[in-house]
Amino acid sequence: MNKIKAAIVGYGNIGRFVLESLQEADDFEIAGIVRRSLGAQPAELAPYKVVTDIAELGKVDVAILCTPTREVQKHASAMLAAGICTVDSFDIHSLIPQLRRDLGKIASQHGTVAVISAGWDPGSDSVVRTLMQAAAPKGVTYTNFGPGMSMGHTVCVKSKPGVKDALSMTIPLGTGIHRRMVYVELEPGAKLDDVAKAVKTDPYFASDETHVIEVKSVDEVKDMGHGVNMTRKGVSGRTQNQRFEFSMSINNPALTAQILVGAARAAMRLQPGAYTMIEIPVIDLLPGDREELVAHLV
Ligand SMILES: NC(=O)C1=CN([C@@H]2O[C@H](COP(=O)(O)OP(=O)(O)OC[C@H]3O[C@@H](n4cnc5c(N)ncnc54)[C@H](OP(=O)(O)O)[C@@H]3O)[C@@H](O)[C@H]2O)C=CC1
Ligand SMILES: N[C@@H](CCCC(=O)C(=O)O)C(=O)O
Repeated sequence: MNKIKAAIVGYGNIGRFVLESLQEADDFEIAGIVRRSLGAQPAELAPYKVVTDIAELGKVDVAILCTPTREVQKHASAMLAAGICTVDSFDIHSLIPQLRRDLGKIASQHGTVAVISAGWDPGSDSVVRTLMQAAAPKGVTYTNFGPGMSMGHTVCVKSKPGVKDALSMTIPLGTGIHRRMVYVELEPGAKLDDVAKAVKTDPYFASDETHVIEVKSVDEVKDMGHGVNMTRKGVSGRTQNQRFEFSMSINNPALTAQILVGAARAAMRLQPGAYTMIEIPVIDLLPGDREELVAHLV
C-alpha cells in the first residue's frame, strides 16, 4: 500500500503534535516540515527535510497547516493551486462559510481537496453537535469550553505589538458564555493599556468579557489542558425532554493534531472541493479495512 506523503506547515504547538501523530500512523510518510526560516532545528526534526518552500519537498499528497488561523487561507490557496491537498484547523467560526467557498473554488479548479476547520472545535465537536441535532431536531445545544487554554485566542494575543508571550484561558460561565483571562508578558517599553485595547477589540475577543493581566513569565502559568461540555435538550419527533451530553478533558494541541491527521487521511478519499468535518464520512478518518471497521464499530 502506498503511504500518504504529508508535509507539516508551521512548527509550533500543533505542528509538534502533528509530527508525533504522523510518526504513530503507519499509513503516512513524513515528506518534511515547512518553516518560515531555517536555522538551528529541534533535535526531533533531524531525520526530516526542513524547508521554507513546500516545492522543495518533491511530491506531497497533503499539507497539514499548523500556522496561525489568520495565515491559513494564504497557504491553503497556494498549495491547492499547486496540486497539494490541504487540511487546517481554521477556528474563526463566523468566517468558515466564506473560507469554504473560497478554497472550494480553487480546489475544484485544480483537482485538489481542502478539509477546513478540522481540529476539535471547530472539528470533532461540530460532528457531535450535528449528531445531537439529528437526534433531537428541535432544541438548544450549549457548548461550554474549559477552563483551559485556547490556542487560537493565545496566538491572536501573541500577534499584538508589544506582546512577548501570552496565554488566553477560557473560563466557562454556562449556557455557552465564556470569560477570557489573558496573561501577557510584555516587550520592554510596551504599555499594558495599549495591549489590552488591541486584544479586547479583536474579533476573537470582542463579544466576550475579557481581562488582560501582566505576568513576569507566561511559562510559569501555562498549561495546555482544555476541555468541553456540550449539552442538548430537545425534541425527537413529538417527544420532549430528550437530553444528550458530551464531555472531554484533553491536551489541546495533541487532540487537534490527531484530528488533523485523520482529516488528512480522509482528504485522500474525497472528490475535489472544500469540506468541513461534518461533510466527511467519519469512517474515512480511520485507517484500516472498511469491512473490518464496519464489523467492529457499527
Ligand atoms: N480548530 C481547533 O480545534 C483548533 C485550532 N487551533 C488553531 O491552530 C493555530 C495554531 O496554534 P499553535 O500551534 O498553538 O500556534 P503556534 O504559535 O504555537 O504555532 C504556529 C506556527 O506557525 C508558523 N507561522 C507561520 N506564520 C506565522 C506568523 N505570521 N506568526 C507566527 N507564526 C507563524 C510558526 O512556525 P515556524 O516557526 O515553523 O514557521 C509558528 O510556530 C491557532 O491559530 C488556532 O486557531 C488550535 C487548537 C484547536
Ligand atoms: N479553537 C480552540 C479550541 C476550542 C476551544 C475554544 O474555542 C475556546 O477555548 O474558546 C483553540 O484554538 O484552542
